Amino acid sequence: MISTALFTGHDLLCLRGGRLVFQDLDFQLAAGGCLTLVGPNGSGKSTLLRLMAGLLKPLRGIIAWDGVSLGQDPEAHRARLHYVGHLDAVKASFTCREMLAFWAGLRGGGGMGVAGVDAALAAFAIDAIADVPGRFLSAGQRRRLSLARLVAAPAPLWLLDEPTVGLDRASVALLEDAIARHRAQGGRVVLSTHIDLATPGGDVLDLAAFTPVEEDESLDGCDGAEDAA
Ligand SMILES: Nc1ncnc2c1ncn2[C@@H]1O[C@H](COP(=O)(O)OP(=O)(O)OP(=O)(O)O)[C@@H](O)[C@H]1O
Repeated sequence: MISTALFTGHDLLCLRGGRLVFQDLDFQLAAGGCLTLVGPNGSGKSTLLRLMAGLLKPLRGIIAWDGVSLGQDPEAHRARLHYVGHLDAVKASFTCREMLAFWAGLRGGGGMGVAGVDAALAAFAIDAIADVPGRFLSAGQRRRLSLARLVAAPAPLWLLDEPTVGLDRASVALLEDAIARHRAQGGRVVLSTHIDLATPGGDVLDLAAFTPVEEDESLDGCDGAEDAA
């Protein structure tokens, strides 16, 4: 059954390094939804994704799943999401297949075993290099392998920070397909991008609209919790 839970953020204000990054920011994401974060360098796209992952805390405002704030049940939130950041975390000595099995295993019952690994290899067209160790992969192949874990171990919420970096056009299309299939099954996606990515029926959040015009001096020295991971 598709969950009717809403993933929401309300009145978010975030400081990093003592500087106000964004304020008065709201978002809402229902089952099958996709939110694309856009905005200039430094406008806070990665920061917002880290807030959504529970890796940072806002100085003000609440992020909640089905009305329950992330801070109230961080374990449950970690279990329901995939966060794909800028780093690939591909081990040099593991083959693509081994790496995917390892990631799927980390999710315990969430992984789909061999069938899930095979589906992931096919979804990102890495079947032909399934037995090649990480150390021999090109940048784009490493990125495709990192994204394939989304398929190997399903999770309701995908948080993707510039997932297309390093991908050729054909691989971008594979990512678009994977996102569409995930959404069709009731999954939710939030991603940041500097290129056009086809996410039919999705929403766009322009972070530039939440950038403070002037820094509020009164906030100096009261930073929000920094990276928890
Ligand atoms: N670890 C950190 N400590 C202090 N400030 C940080 C840290 N990481 C990012 N910032 C600052 O937070 C602001 C938002 O950065 P963020 O990486 O979220 O922007 P972005 O929109 O993702 O940028 P880009 O398009 O360049 O990836 C920037 O002013 C940046 O300097």
